[in-house]
Amino acid sequence: MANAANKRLPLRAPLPAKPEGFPDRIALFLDLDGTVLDLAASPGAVSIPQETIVAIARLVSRLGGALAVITGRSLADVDHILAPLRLPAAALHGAELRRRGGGRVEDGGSPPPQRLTAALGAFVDARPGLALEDKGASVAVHYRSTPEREGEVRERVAGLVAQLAPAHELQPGKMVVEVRPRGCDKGSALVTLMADAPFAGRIPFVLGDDLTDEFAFEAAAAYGGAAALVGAVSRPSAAIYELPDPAAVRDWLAALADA
Ligand SMILES: O=P(O)(O)OC[C@H]1O[C@H](O[C@H]2O[C@H](CO)[C@@H](O)[C@H](O)[C@H]2O)[C@H](O)[C@@H](O)[C@@H]1O
Repeated sequence: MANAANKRLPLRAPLPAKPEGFPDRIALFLDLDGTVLDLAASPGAVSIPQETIVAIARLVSRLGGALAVITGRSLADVDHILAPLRLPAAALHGAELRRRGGGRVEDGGSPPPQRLTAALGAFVDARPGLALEDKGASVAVHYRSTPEREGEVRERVAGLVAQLAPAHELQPGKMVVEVRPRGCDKGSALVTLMADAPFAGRIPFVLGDDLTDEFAFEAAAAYGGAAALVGAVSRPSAAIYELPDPAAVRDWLAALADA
């Protein structure tokens, strides 16, 4: 009989120190916030240890370039956070894409209508503690400093999107409700990246922590790949592995870089 703890926290295996096929047959896809980065009070308050930058750079080399970021952040944010690295990346849930490090950027989604952004701005301005993050093709309402507003935020953003932005859809995340171009998700982003060198023909391995990452977890599984869910998460997930927190992710990356 399954015990209560098992029902609360689905069993996933600890992430192996070295995925089978590393480094020649693996492509590594990394989420940022809550995975490589500790969560912080606001989007601009995150930081990454220099040794993690060094480990990622070494992994890029060992993987023949087959390491990409898949994130809800903008590409400008990704490059700022990971400087001086310029990695392949699917940013804004895939609405901004860079297939090769330092290569051309492809835009896959239009910004939401200005009247939506304006309406969200007015909503946020009237409620201390909320914050609007305008990322271009995607916009987010953060409620980390006023978690009691979660229901109100979700309801209002959903209503405004339904009314004003038919080409966009909701993406809930950690203390945030995002609006992203319809059809742009981390699963389709992974598929797009996997179509080209240096990813094509490799087995995707994804690390992520949030609901948005489930799209990438499922896409990776369809290629025979795998995923690791970061954090003590009690919801069902397509990830078969787990790691306790971003610090463990950073340790794992450092060890893998030298494996
Ligand atoms: O896909 P990710 O790389 O995980 O990015 C998801 C969102 O991350 C950021 O918001 C989250 O992290 C913030 C800093 O730790 C935190 O304050 C916020 O509560 C989290 O939701 C980012 O601001 C968003 O644009 C990303 O979509």
